[in-house]
Amino acid sequence: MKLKARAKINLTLDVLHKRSDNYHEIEMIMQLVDLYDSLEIREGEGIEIVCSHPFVPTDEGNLVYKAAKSLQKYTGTKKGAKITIEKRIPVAAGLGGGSSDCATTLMGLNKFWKLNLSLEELAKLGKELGADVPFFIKGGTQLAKGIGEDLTLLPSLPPVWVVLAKPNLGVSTKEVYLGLEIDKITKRPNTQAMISAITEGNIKEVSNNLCNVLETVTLRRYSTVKILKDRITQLGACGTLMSGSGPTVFGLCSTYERALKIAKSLGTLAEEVFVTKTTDWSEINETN
Ligand SMILES: C[C@](O)(CO)[C@H](O)COP(=O)(O)OP(=O)(O)OC[C@H]1O[C@@H](n2ccc(N)nc2=O)[C@H](O)[C@@H]1O
Ligand SMILES: Nc1ncnc2c1ncn2[C@@H]1O[C@H](COP(=O)(O)OP(=O)(O)OP(=O)(O)O)[C@@H](O)[C@H]1O
Repeated sequence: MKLKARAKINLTLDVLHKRSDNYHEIEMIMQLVDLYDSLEIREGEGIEIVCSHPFVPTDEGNLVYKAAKSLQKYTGTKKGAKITIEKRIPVAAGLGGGSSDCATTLMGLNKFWKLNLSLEELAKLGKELGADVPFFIKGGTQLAKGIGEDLTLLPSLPPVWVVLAKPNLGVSTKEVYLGLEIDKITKRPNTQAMISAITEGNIKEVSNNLCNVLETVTLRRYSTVKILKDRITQLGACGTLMSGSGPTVFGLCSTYERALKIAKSLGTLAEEVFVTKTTDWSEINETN
């Protein structure tokens, strides 16, 4: 079984307060994009992970391994699997790559092992493995509250071109949340305005309402991210924002030509650049 595990961007991200469990109560709008890791599930003894990316573990630290183990524990199945991950989504980049691999594995093995769990059950198991995981069970465009698990599906955004640019640094999500001074945030997203813009399919208004409070931490710590963001704006993107905890910055573009021009003009500012599109693909996508 071959599967696509797509990345996400955050169109808005607001942090409301710190919780007693050390997580933060957030309100954000997440959007699936068409950049993906490829997963292949084959029959196997136990759980075996194959991945050649230097920063991705193949032991119990891998979120794909954790997903498989969690399903075995929950259902009691003794079945095994060999899962090969071909990484394309940059790692520790704010694009939710590991979370998407995790969610896709939950959905894939549910079929492969004929477990018949509901999407709600899969999302519940996913939440224990990472706050972003439940989003990837349904994908599309969603409002996320709580720690990210309380989801409301929004109308799909009309497909819009996206330039994703990751500078040569990795960012720890935990460190970014730890560095946030909530009482000093001056600019917060207008989530309702963003929902209206999405509902109307008004990309100009979507672009005007892009806002992520975690930029206050990452852009201050890493000037490259700020320079990259300003450059993408100068080059003519309709709107730009840092995704998640960063350091990836995205630019929304009205044409493919503009997106490509921006991608080709970033030079050494970005280590990895992709031109992709927003997508509302919401089902498990088997390519085989
Ligand atoms: C930044 C985002 O990617 C935006 O989509 C998410 O909020 C982070 O989601 P994630 O990487 O799946 O998060 P997890 O792997 O569950 O948590 C990583 C760390 O981020 C912090 N964390 C995460 C989510 C949240 N609502 N509050 C937090 O404080 C916690 O310190 C946690 O230890
Ligand atoms: N399948 C996986 N793919 C990528 N990273 C993984 C995977 N499994 C475990 N990891 C570990 O998780 C860490 C974070 O990876 P990931 O790429 O998901 O971060 P991220 O893009 O910042 O995610 P988010 O946007 O959810 O914060 C990596 O440093 C890596 O060691």
